[in-house]
Amino acid sequence: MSGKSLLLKVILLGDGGVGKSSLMNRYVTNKFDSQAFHTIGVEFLNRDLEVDGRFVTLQIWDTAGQERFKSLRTPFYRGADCCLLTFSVDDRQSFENLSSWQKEFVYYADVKDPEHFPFVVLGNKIDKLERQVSTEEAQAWCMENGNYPYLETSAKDDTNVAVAFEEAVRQVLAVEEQLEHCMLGHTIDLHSSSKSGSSCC
Ligand SMILES: Nc1nc2c(ncn2[C@@H]2O[C@H](COP(=O)(O)OP(=O)(O)OP(=O)(O)O)[C@@H](O)[C@H]2O)c(=O)[nH]1
Ligand SMILES: [Mg+2]
Repeated sequence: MSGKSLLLKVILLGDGGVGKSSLMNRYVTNKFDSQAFHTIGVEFLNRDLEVDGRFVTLQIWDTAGQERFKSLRTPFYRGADCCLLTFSVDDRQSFENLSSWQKEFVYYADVKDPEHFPFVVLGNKIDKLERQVSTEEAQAWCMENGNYPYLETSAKDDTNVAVAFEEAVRQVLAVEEQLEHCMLGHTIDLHSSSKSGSSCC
């Protein structure tokens, strides 16, 4: 366990109106606004947390989902440690657009190894009674597109919101640990004549 705080940048992407700002505000300020305005460009808020003994400052970047704001949001994708792909369970189109959000992120963040990048998928507004996307369907999409964790949230009722951001941190830490493990493997490999230890990267 390290006492040093780690700064992690996570970015919320998804169609306009799915609840990205509401999720960030619920998590950081514990408030919910039923008349929230659309975001223009990007905004960010920080929250400190501890996950599995690691102290983390989470820098949450909330982006404008409306198409007309694309050029304002994309410059902020670079350097993100995790991407939260968000849709609303009562809006089928927002679910069908997840692939384009994923592609937009990979392109503008210039992700070198998309297969190993930590994405987390959030199905928000589960407090709503009329759903257009089932849990099973969303889970299937996550399995097929990179085995991403899937969480169902409600910013309104504060369901799974903290769990979702903690999962984002866990995903980043897991990738980091894997990299450290690989580097250690290579160090050992360099100092020994055996080729074992270079298998994970
Ligand atoms: N019932 C319900 N409404 C929600 C929930 N989350 C957000 N909303 C409402 O949905 C609307 C849109 O929420 P926002 O958080 O502004 O959506 P956004 O994804 O940030 O939208 P853009 O900024 O345009 O990209 C607002 O009226 C919110 O009050 C939720 O979990 N349940
Ligand atoms: Mg917003």
